Amino acid sequence: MTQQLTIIRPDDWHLHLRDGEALEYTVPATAAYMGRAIIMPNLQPPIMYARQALEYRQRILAQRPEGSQFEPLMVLYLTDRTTPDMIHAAKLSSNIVAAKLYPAGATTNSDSGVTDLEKLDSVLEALAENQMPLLIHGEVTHDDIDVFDREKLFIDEIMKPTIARHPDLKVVFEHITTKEAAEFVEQAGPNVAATITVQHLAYNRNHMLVGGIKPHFYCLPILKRNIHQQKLQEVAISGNPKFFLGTDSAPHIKGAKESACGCAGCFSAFAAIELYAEIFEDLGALDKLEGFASHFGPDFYNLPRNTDTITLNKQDWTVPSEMPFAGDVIVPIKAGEVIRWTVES
Ligand SMILES: NC(=O)N[C@@H](CC(=O)O)C(=O)O
Ligand SMILES: [Zn+2]
Ligand SMILES: [Zn+2]
Repeated sequence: MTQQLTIIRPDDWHLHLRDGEALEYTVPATAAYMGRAIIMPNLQPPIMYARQALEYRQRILAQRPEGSQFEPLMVLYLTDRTTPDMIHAAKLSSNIVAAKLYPAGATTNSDSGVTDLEKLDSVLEALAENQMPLLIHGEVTHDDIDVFDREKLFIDEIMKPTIARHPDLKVVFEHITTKEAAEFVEQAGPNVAATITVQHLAYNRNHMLVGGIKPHFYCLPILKRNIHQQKLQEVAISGNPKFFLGTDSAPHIKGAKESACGCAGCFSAFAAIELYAEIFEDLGALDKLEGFASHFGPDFYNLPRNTDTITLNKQDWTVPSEMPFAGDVIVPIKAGEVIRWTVES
């Protein structure tokens, strides 16, 4: 049995750091060993302009631990009012690397999101021209569509026509949760990739709903049935470079999750690579972790791979049942449970 694993330093290609006081907690958690992270722009108000992204980046850098080389990669939030010029302006900074599509109403802080993607064709052209990937929260939002079907229907309704209209555009189908999304990405051209979270690999909807409703498993897109979980596991360990690590670590304070109307999002950044290592180990595919965590993301984004390494040791530790967070507390993923891997510091 493998007791130690050394891999090229990983990056997180989908991360929510939040803002203000939260940065004091979220930035060190990810900067502990991630080289870079794609920073999601769904703040209140959203990060729409290059200037806002660069100011937000400074607030993040201010919380970087002493000596840390962690690089936040910034993303613009697309709205109905985004213009091609706003994309060209972002391209002038090498620190802004992508744009994010939140269909209006799909998820946390998506109220300012896009209502009709076809109206943004000139913006998508500007992204393609600048080789900036479009990152997509892929769920339809009509009231009459079942929450478990929203990702699957997005593929035919929005994803395929968008890619057909913009064949040169790079697209990341973020946090995929279904067999249909995984198969779609497998079959699509080389410009289409996907991120996969810890929770969608480790859990299915039974974990959330059997034996009582467990709000800390609630995230969007929502956990699906086990056949979907199995397909995600299959592609994550396949060595196919279209699938790479994106935690979607999305902290909400305990009271906002344990509520009559609980927020969507799981906090996993504090043990991201350890959790992926457990899953890959259980699937007999530890040798595939490095590609997924450290190679395929930078390759897709046309960025250099990290060159230094991190080492994971087989060593149990127990996740606290709560963690302090911005004057409040947060209940992390695997609260109170044992994790089998520890990152050497
Ligand atoms: N994934 C989630 O459940 N929540 C994310 C938003 C998102 O990534 O959709 C958040 O910002 O809280
Ligand atoms: Zn999302
Ligand atoms: Zn997210």
